[in-house]
Amino acid sequence: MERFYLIVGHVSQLELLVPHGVRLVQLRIKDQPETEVRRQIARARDFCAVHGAQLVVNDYWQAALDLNCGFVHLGQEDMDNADFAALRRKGVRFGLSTHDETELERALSHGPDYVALGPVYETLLKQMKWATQGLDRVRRWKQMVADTPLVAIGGLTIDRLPGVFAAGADSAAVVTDIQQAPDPEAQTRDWIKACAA
Ligand SMILES: Cc1ncc(COP(=O)(O)OP(=O)(O)O)c(N)n1
Ligand SMILES: Cc1nc(C(=O)O)sc1CCOP(=O)(O)O
Ligand SMILES: [Mg+2]
Repeated sequence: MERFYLIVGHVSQLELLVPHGVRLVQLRIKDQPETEVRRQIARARDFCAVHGAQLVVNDYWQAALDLNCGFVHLGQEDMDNADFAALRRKGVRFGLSTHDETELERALSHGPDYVALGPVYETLLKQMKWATQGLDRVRRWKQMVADTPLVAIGGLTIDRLPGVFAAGADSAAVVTDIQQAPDPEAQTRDWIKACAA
């Protein structure tokens, strides 16, 4: 699995950052009408195809199916009404969020293409009911998921990457440390270098 996993909130950010060498990018749109969501997903799909990046559509699994996207990310609530059989029929891969062992058991029962664990560190992006997981929990998750790739998410920065990978994460997902950087394009390049090290 790609070690660097970029998450963006708008297709324009994806178009700005993917050309710097991003190979795995999630489009995580919130609070937009469905027509706008679908417009952005279609644009992101085409842009990623040209640039050799894998697009992951967050939440909108039906739109991903309709628009022939190959990968979705679902949280525990998203999973409640997701049609996993339809995703499988169309060969759409999926990653699933987990925050505790009950959620992990549920996620693994679906045979996901990756499991995400968060928030590893405190995140500024959204209110979370979960305490920070810490690196011991990343280690434990890696033992439990075995061959399923593990994505670490939440409060990640370049300085934190060596610890996260050493603890067993296969991939590091990030929003704020790139979005809020003075130069997001340079920060993306630095993340790519740090993830390759
Ligand atoms: C890689 C990755 N991990 C976790 C999440 C969070 O998904 P979810 O819990 O559904 O929350 P929202 O992102 O939808 O607010 C994610 N998007 N990506
Ligand atoms: C979207 C999301 N989901 C999380 C989870 O734990 O499931 S943490 C998170 C936010 C990640 O953003 P940042 O890199 O800005 O902390
Ligand atoms: Mg979600």
